[in-house]
Amino acid sequence: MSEKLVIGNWKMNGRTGRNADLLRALKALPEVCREGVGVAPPAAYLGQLAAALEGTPLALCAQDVSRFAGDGAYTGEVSAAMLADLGVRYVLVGHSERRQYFGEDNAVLTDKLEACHQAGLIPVLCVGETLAEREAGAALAVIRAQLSVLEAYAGRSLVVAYEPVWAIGTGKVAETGQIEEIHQEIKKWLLQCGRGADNIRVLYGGSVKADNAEAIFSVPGVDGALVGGASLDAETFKSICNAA
Ligand SMILES: O=C[C@H](O)COP(=O)(O)O
Repeated sequence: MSEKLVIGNWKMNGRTGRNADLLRALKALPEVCREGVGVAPPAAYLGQLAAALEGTPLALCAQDVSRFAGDGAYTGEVSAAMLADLGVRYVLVGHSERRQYFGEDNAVLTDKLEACHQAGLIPVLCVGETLAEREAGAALAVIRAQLSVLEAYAGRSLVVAYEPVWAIGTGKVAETGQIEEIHQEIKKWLLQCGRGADNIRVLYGGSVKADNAEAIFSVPGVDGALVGGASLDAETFKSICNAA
């Protein structure tokens, strides 16, 4: 598998001044400002980061994309073509917080994946079970159902991120055995649906921190990380990127 990929998801955090300070720090860190690392700001700040990251190897990423392609009367939406116009490379699709708060289901995500494909963007399909689903023994079934959206995805460029919902923002990182089981199952599923040779990286997300990153990256089948809170601090994010 190619080098590990680390993406910092800023979620709904940032202000122009604070962003400039954080970006200045990140660009000065060779462990961060390199191929294989990206940052995803809120859509409001994509223009600021596009300008700041221009000419650097640090990838500009987006946290979401409209399901609607092209231009038109879709108030509030940001299209894949607009993201591509800004130089975005990776786009989070189906993050659990969007599934939870905005009701994103496989029908919506099918459109988002196609929009990414048409615009030449690399989707990062986020999958993961809730605590209730895990405790009910349904984790694998839930993840397979979430992965099934890929059956209609015409693109070959793809990243998958496994984020157990119960580990997001809780400080309760999944055990290495749990991570390995799911990552291996995801790779098995990709192989079974003819995508095994596509060099698809499977990232782990869910309370990745400086003190657990090395152990997580050493788990077989983990090809990187999708980092939330810890990506908002330059030194912490540097430690995570350095462990990759
Ligand atoms: O996109 C990032 C994931 O939701 C993980 O967030 P977290 O690192 O704050 O737990």
